[in-house]
Parts: sequence; structure tokens; C-alpha cells
Amino acid sequence: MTEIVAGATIDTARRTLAARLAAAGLDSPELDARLLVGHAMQLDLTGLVMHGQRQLSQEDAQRLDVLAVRRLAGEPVARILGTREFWGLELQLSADTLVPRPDTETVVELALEHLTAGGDLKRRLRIADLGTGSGAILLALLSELPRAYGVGTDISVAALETARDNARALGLADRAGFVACSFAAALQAPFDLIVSNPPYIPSTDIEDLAIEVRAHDPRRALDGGGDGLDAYRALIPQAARLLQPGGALVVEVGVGQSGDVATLMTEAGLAADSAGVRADLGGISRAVMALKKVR
Ligand SMILES: C[S@@+](CC[C@H](N)C(=O)[O-])C[C@H]1O[C@@H](n2cnc3c(N)ncnc32)[C@H](O)[C@@H]1O
Repeated sequence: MTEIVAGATIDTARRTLAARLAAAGLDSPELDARLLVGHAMQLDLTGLVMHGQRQLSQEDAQRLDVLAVRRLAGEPVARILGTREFWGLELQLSADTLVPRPDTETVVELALEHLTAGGDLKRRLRIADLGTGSGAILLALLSELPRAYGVGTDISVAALETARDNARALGLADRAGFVACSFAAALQAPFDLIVSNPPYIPSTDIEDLAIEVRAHDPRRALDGGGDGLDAYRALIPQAARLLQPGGALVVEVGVGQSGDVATLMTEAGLAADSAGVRADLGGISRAVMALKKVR
């Protein structure tokens, strides 16, 4: 049976949907099916197990079928659910925000390790997140740094609305501000830490990305210009001016970009070395850090 029908149990609906998603060649059919059935039935993963024998009503089956059709058309589960977990925080998404990726947690890790090594965790730090999107990196850092204040910038006013909502929902709004501008253009020094996951896909590569990305993430969250490095050329000199001596810039980079980005950092007068490059779980150099020199 490949149809999700009224009267089927939750367990059967989940297996049926997983089989449909697998037949369509999707990467994680079991997990996607659990999340979509849970969303349709308003149950978390534990609830799904506990109520596995509950039968679907006509409305339940129709609702789930609509979600299945969206997923089969290439819409990511996070977009369908409207939320994504990042650094253990549940973030709301909108059409104007990138879906935060697990790889981006590498930026958070590297920044926190730098602050920990400097004994800075309890200091009143000033942080900026350039191209904040849903607020993912900034809010993850503020959740770990109880005395830190942060500002997130974005060129998308709509994305900033979502970031603001996320800050409120997570109880971090009193330590987070959001500003519409191009990277750090409207910010004033000094900052102890500047982070960014800017758009870094070369323009001509975007059409080759998976449909989940090219059709559903906002183009301005992806497009890094001809060689993918346009955003770094803009934001690195800005960050170099705004950091206080000893302050750190930590950015996410795409595959093969860490060397070029480290060079841009050095050219902007920052101290970048190989110790400041961190790989993600897939072994790809994903986060690059440079420090403002202490004169
Ligand atoms: C790759 S997304 C990262 C979003 C979020 N920081 C994350 O890691 O999930 C890049 C973000 O940069 C924003 N952006 C693009 N160009 C920008 C610019 N010139 N100034 C500020 N933000 C920009 C996009 O709107 C998008 O939200």
C-alpha cells in the first residue's frame, strides 16, 4: 500500500510514507517520515512511539498527504515544519532565512574555544554576527555567554524579523539587537568577537545545488558572486576595523575556500594562521579564525 489512508495506524502511516520517500530517492526517509507524521499529528518523537496504534482520521490522512507531496517535490523538512534545531535551540524559520546547517556549529565551537582559552566566558563581551539570518550563530553564542551582548545584521529586513522573534522566544532579546545593513556597515567599534556565515556559493554553481537548497533557501543567502568570495572581500576589512586588539573574527567558509579567506584576513591586517582553521564533522575546513593584532 503506498497511499496514506484514513483508518491506518500512525505506525503504518509512518512506514508507508518512509517507503514513498525512499522510493523517490530521498536521503533520510525514515527520519523525514517520523518528523512529518509527528507534525501532522502534533506529536513529538516520543508521542509517536506511545501512540503508534492510534488511527488516522480523514483529516489526519489528508493533512499528512499534503506534507508528503511537499516533501516529494523537494521542499526540505525544516521548511515544512517551519523550525530547525541549532546548537540545541529551536529556531523559527521563514522564506527569507537560510535553514541553519549543522556545519555552522563549527563556527560557534571555534569562537567559544577561543573565548574559553582567553578566560573570557564571564566577561561583558560585545559580539557581532554579520548576515545573521534566523539569528542562529548569534543566539547560540548568547545562550552560552551569559554576560555577552550581541548585534546581528542582515541585508534582509524580513530575516531580521525572524531573528528578533527567535531572540524573544529564547529569552535572549534583552541582550540581542538587530540592524539592517550590509554586513558591518552600520556598526560602531569595538567588538570582542565578530562571526559570520556569509553567502559563499559561486553564482554559477547555484543551479547545480540540490533542489532543497537552490529552490528553497533565499538566493541572497547563497550567492557569493563569481568566485564565491565577494562577501568576504566586503566584510573582512570592516571586521578588521571594528575588532578591538586581541578580538577575533570567525567565519564559515565553503569547500576549498579556507586558504583564500585566510589570505584576505591577512591582507586586512589580521593575524590568521593554520591553527585558526577548524574542520566540520565531514572533515572539510569549515571555520576560519583570525585575530586583531595587539600593538
Ligand atoms: C548563508 S546565510 C547565513 C544565515 C545564518 N547566519 C546562518 O548561519 O544560518 C547568509 C546571510 O547573509 C545575508 N546577507 C547577504 N548579503 C548580505 C549583506 N551584504 N549584508 C548583510 N547580510 C547579508 C543573507 O540575507 C543571509 O541571511
